[in-house]
Amino acid sequence: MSKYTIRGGNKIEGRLAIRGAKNSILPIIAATILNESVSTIHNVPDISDVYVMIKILESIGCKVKYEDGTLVVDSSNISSMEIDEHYVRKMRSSIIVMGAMIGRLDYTKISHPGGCAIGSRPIDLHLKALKELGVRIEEDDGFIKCYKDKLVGSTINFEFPSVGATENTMLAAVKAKGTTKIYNAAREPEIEDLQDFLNSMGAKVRGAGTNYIEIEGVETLHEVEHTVIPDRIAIGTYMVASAMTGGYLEVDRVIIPHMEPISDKLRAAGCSIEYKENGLVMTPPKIIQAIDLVRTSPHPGFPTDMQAQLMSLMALSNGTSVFHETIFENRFMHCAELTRLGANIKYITENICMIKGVANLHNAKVKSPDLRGGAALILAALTINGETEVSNIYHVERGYENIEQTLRSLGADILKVENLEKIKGC
Ligand SMILES: CC(=O)N[C@H]1[C@@H](OP(=O)(O)OP(=O)(O)OC[C@H]2O[C@@H](n3ccc(=O)[nH]c3=O)[C@H](O)[C@@H]2O)O[C@H](CO)[C@@H](O)[C@@H]1O
Ligand SMILES: C=C(OP(=O)(O)O)C(=O)O
Repeated sequence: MSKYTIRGGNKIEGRLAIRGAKNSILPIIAATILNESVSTIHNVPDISDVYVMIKILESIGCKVKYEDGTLVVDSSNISSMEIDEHYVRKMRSSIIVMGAMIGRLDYTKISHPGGCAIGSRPIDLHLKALKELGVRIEEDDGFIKCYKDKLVGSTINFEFPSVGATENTMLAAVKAKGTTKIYNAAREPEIEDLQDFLNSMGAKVRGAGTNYIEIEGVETLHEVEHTVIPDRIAIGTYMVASAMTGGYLEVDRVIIPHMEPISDKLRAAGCSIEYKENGLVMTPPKIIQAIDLVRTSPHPGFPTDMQAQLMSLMALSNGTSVFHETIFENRFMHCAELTRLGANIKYITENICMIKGVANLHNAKVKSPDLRGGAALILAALTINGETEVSNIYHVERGYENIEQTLRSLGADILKVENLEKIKGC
């Protein structure tokens, strides 16, 4: 297994520009399936999840070229109606191709994605919405078969604003007959980015970013060129690295409103954040202030994808913080590993824990339990004198482009020890 060895103690500081958001590019790549033409996408991050999506597109007959952050997809010919189970097992979020496949074809078959380390992650809301659009669904032996008996606009009311279910519904509705109305839609910035991509290729979608999205079906789409929005979670992760190590950080290419739920908590921890045009400057806290309560919730609440990293920061705060994870039922796996590094964490319930700041963490060998949990361990290691080893880094590589090079460019002493390993993902 590949791992990072980190000798902490250096300030993480300097200037940074982050490429596109993982959670934008994955549904956007899925959306290219709808287009019987060429899609050109810029600012595509070089992460393993992108390569899994490229493999999926190639396996169904699309021609794909990915170079220097630009992805060109020619989906004029689709030669397979089925998605190989192998890819869905590698990356759970590949279920996002389901809506696009049934939008484009009369039939599709995809494996059930199952759960992953952070939770059981059912897809009942995705399937219910597709059924409401007229898709007949048969579930058999771990596979989902979708038949386009018809594809008609409908009214969908989500019980919970699921990001993936909102995206799958948008993708299926783009070419449906009539208008689809989604109530209680997810409001994440990545959904707006998907809307912008879809509209640039001729779709008629409006409302993304609010909890009501309307999609008027169209018959054809056309060539498109799009630039993916910056990754607010990756930016937030590097901001925490600077906050924990006492470094100043300047970040270019930022969409300021997207950062606010994260910036709000970093300010509460004592950071000072100044927004500039399309950028920000962060001054670290003199003493890391404990934040009484960190409760994750759908956007514009505090994102679950930053919970582990903020917990790492709170491990060195001047008091006690309570974390309440409300989105995923098993997203505290990093707690045990942070404890190995000297953090003082107590579980109150399965999804509430209390962390009391300590003066210093200490080195140990730790394992990334999942993508953001792995990032949290790297952040903790950056503060520790002596060598800390973080293994199972394939999780981290799903979502962070060259994290070791980026951190090194900001002053970290971090080395990737390579080993031949398959991309596993969750
Ligand atoms: C590729 C991508 O964009 N991933 C993001 C997306 O995941 P994802 O799209 O999987 O997240 P959802 O918003 O769908 O899931 C949130 C919660 O709803 C539950 N649920 C979801 C769908 C469903 O049909 N039934 C159901 O019960 C899930 O189990 C989970 O507990 O949003 C999450 C929440 O912001 C982020 O953490 C992930 O980084
Ligand atoms: C949970 C995450 O991603 P995914 O939905 O791709 O597993 C994440 O980005 O933190």
